[in-house]
Amino acid sequence: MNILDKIIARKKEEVASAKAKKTIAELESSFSFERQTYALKDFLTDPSKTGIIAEFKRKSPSKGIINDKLSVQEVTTGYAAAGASALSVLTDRDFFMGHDDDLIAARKVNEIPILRKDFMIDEYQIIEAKALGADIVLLIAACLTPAEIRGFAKLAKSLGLSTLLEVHNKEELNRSLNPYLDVIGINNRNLKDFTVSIETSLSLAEIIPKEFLKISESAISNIETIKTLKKAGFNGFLIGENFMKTDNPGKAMTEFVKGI
Ligand SMILES: O=P(O)(O)OC[C@@H](O)[C@@H](O)c1c[nH]c2ccccc12
Repeated sequence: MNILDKIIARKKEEVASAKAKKTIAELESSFSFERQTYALKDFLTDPSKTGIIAEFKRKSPSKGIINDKLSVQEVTTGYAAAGASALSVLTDRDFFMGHDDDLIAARKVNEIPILRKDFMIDEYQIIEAKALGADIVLLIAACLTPAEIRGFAKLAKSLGLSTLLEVHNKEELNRSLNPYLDVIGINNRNLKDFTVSIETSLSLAEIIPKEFLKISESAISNIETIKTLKKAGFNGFLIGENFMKTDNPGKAMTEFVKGI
């Protein structure tokens, strides 16, 4: 079993127990269902922002503990002050040391879109994302069928949520596009074996249809890479570790974006 299979197997158990604890009707009665969500594409194309989706990530299966000392409030407000177009908050507990409460806490103190970074395998989690205060859900093509991607993206849209579709190769891209999507993320990290290459983004950029915005995800640690990706037409950049590994991620991002 590769790591992605392990995560998905565990996720199925978690979703079953979450459903047993809270009904969909209860989720829908939460305060967050009232709020006006922020659209990812609007913030990615806002010239006063950096295009960076900055991630709060304590730990990952590939790197182990990255930083478990800082609060989600201080990190995410630091990112927003540094010009983040959006925030990414991990809610997976077992593999990333994240928590639903991290998203709730980030929502209270930020006014930019927030991505619920998790492994979505059930419609329940999309509704839960809305209840937690998220604006964006991640759909990972490597662990979903085209029909699931379409159905989940349609549901997300009906809730006012943006969808970030994550692909890692041409085959995933070609089978997963549908009219409910507007932003495509190319993950430079292979979730099955953790190998990373920026080439993954560069080679797939050309075959993404023009109507979609493009984001490059993972393993971005220098400004030259951002410049190269921008030239290739990328509108956004998902960055976690490069900032999280420091004592002050917001400050690290402020320094980083000076070079853009
Ligand atoms: O920390 P990095 O290398 O900058 O990567 C951030 C982000 O792209 C990565 O955390 C990520 C991309 N896709 C995912 C899917 C699930 C969990 C995590 C991820």
